[in-house]
Amino acid sequence: MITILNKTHSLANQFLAELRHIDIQNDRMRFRRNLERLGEIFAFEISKKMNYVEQEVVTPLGVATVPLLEEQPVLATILRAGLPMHQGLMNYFDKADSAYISAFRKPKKSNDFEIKTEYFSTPDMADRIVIVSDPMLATGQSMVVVCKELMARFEIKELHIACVIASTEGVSHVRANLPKACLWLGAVDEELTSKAYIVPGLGDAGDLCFGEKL
Ligand SMILES: O=c1cc[nH]c(=O)[nH]1
Repeated sequence: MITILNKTHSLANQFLAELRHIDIQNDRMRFRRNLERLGEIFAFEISKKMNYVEQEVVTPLGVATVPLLEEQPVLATILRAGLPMHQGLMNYFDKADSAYISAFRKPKKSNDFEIKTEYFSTPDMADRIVIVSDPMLATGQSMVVVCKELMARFEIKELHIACVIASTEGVSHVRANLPKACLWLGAVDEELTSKAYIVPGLGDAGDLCFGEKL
């Protein structure tokens, strides 16, 4: 299953436009907040596909029956660019557990790179619904490596992947390697540069959030 937010007219398009806009994206606080707002929208959209149980809530005037989430998801994110989206997901799934994973591109001798993971801080994810967020799905390699490592450690019940901008190549790679995952995307762009940046994309999401790293 794949859902793409910009296929529908909604405020998500305003937040996406500001993230991309060369004159707006350097306002670091707004950039992070727009990623957070999209994380909130993804949380709301994903919540519509989850299971609910009817519960009674006592009000000052009576008893209301309300459907409430049957179970809390685990919110996993890839450091460091995933943090603002993760905050947005946590704002809505406010009782969820969190997981943090570090992944980076290690250059190879050829003009290529391989994905290395280092840090895994996770709860027990066995039989849990897991939502993995990362703003940019470029080649899709980091996402696939991270999800496969999580799936090797835990029997995950349901896997959701949320990304603000994906490339068509990234989407194909994820669909080929994680065929059961539900994909939640803000927009899908056609092109990737030789250094695996998405075009038109928005640039380097981690740097725009937190500044250039060495
Ligand atoms: O375009 C891209 C691709 C990967 N990561 C980014 O931050 N931007």
